[in-house]
Amino acid sequence: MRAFPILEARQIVKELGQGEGKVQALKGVDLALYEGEFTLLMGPSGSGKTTLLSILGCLLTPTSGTLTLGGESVVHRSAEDLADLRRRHLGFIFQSYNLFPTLSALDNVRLGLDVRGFSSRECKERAAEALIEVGLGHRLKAYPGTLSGGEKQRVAIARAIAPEPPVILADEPTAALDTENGHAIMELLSCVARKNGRAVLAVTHDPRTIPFADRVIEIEDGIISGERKKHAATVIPARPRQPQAAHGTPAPYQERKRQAHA
Ligand SMILES: Nc1ncnc2c1ncn2[C@@H]1O[C@H](COP(=O)(O)OP(=O)(O)OP(=O)(O)O)[C@@H](O)[C@H]1O
Repeated sequence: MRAFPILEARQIVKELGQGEGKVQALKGVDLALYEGEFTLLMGPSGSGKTTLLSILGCLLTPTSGTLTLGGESVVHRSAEDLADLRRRHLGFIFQSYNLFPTLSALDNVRLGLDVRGFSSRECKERAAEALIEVGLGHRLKAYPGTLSGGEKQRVAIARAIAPEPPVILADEPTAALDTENGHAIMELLSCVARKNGRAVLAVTHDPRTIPFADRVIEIEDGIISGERKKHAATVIPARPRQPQAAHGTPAPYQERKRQAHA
């Protein structure tokens, strides 16, 4: 399962602000996401979580360092190229759901497929399938205003998974939910990662979510300070990455997909 990362960031540095207010929000971050894994990114306020998530989501350009997504390099790309990479490789889930209040659950999910060029029939079918997958098959026609917080987040998850991106990035997906709904959403994200080999990364402050994750990556003051794996009792300190031997270089994602389907 861990043959090669779907997303890999190496030595990411990000400076924010200007002049005396300039801050090095990220100070050389290495992070890899693997298919089928649900990873949490945790750290204190101001540690760089949002900045890192924005860079991994191709919404912010690093000051230095490299990022590859599905085997494609993400650095030095035009805004148009980045938008295309996001559409093909990434799904986003937000704390505040970001649903259109005047559209039904089905149409909220359809909209994300429309912009990716799926046919009208395919949009409808895929949207319904995604909503069924998140347990909302009975609420296809419901409007966001009639849904609970947990149901709204399920619609947002359906919208993220419907185009079948290999990577899902979630920003505090349970922050607006009570404990029960928060746990249900974390359980769902864990299933989403396992199904079809997606890589799911969620930023969270909530330690109660840890049991649902395969990996917990800890960030402090712009540096990855540790990684905890499922069932591991102790934090494994982050170590500098060793240069990769040529024979060990992983096949790019698209190439691997082609081989898998050959
Ligand atoms: N536009 C900006 N200009 C200058 N500094 C910034 C800017 N945005 C963020 N920072 C600083 O960069 C650092 C990392 O911020 P970031 O928002 O990534 O942290 P965070 O871990 O997501 O925090 P929180 O959990 O509070 O959302 C902080 O010190 C923050 O003050």
